[in-house]
Amino acid sequence: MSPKGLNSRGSASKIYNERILDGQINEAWISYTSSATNLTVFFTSFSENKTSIKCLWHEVDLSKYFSEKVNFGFSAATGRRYWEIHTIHSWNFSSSIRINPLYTKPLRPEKKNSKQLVVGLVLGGSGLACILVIGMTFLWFRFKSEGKAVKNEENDVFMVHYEFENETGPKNYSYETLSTATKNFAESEKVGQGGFGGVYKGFLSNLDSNVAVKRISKGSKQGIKEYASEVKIIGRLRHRNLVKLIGWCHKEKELLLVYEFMPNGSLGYHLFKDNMFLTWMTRYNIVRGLASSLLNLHEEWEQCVLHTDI
Ligand SMILES: Nc1ncnc2c1ncn2[C@@H]1O[C@H](COP(=O)(O)OP(=O)(O)OP(=O)(O)O)[C@@H](O)[C@H]1O
Repeated sequence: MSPKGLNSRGSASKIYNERILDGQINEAWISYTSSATNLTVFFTSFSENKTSIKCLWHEVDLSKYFSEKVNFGFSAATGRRYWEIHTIHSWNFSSSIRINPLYTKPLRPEKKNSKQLVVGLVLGGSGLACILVIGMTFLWFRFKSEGKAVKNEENDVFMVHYEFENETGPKNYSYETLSTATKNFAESEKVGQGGFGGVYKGFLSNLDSNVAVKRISKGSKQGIKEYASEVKIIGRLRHRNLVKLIGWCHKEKELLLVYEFMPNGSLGYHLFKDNMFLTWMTRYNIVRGLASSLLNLHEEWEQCVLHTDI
């Protein structure tokens, strides 16, 4: 509790002029009447070997200065001119205070505060709970719809699986077969990198020939769709200038496409390689070949296929 003093300076100030330097014991009574807001101090002093009682009083509303509960103590000062020792021999305190409604005033804001605190906590708590519920619901729906999307893509792939089971087109290879063929997708066997993943050279003993295995990146959602359509549509295409799709594999999240191997690499390699000289006749034949295969894709096949990435 921080100490407080009451300074009644101004019209209420009174100076006590009696000497207390004779080594005699003085007595004092301090009383305060809250109803009359009267602070009175009685003090015994000595003059001509006679005890006299002096009285000081002051009208003051202490409730304005002190809170409901206060601690009492003593402090004294002698001023600069005297070296004195003052001793308190005994003291007593009594109070007849009854809690006046006025005194409870300061408590009201506290009650209000605690009420506000409770209301705030309830509102804040329920707000937080609402946000949590909405957030969880949102996450749950998102999770469900993402799960559905992935399932739909998986279904596409399984549809492909089903459609090709009885056809004479691309074969379904096991992952182990393709992994063995490419030496477990060794870097040394990698012949190129496309938009959807790496391409590896492999050897398939049942065909007794080299193949190119395109490994679709695991993280590529677009790759799964591409894979499904590539197997579905391109698997049926036949043209001398189109690389033949000879197999495929789908295991969990691994997607693999098996093509006939082009030992001379890509057309881009031959067109843009340094110091590569292509005669006009070669270039003319390349353009003719391209046009022929595009015509086949766009108009001659039972289903129109647009390449869009030449
Ligand atoms: N059948 C193949 N035989 C030999 N090399 C191939 C074969 N297919 C692809 N490659 C090599 O792998 C590289 C990447 O081929 P891929 O088809 O994946 O990518 P791309 O040509 O950029 O096509 P996309 O943009 O559709 O991914 C080619 O540039 C080529 O060097």
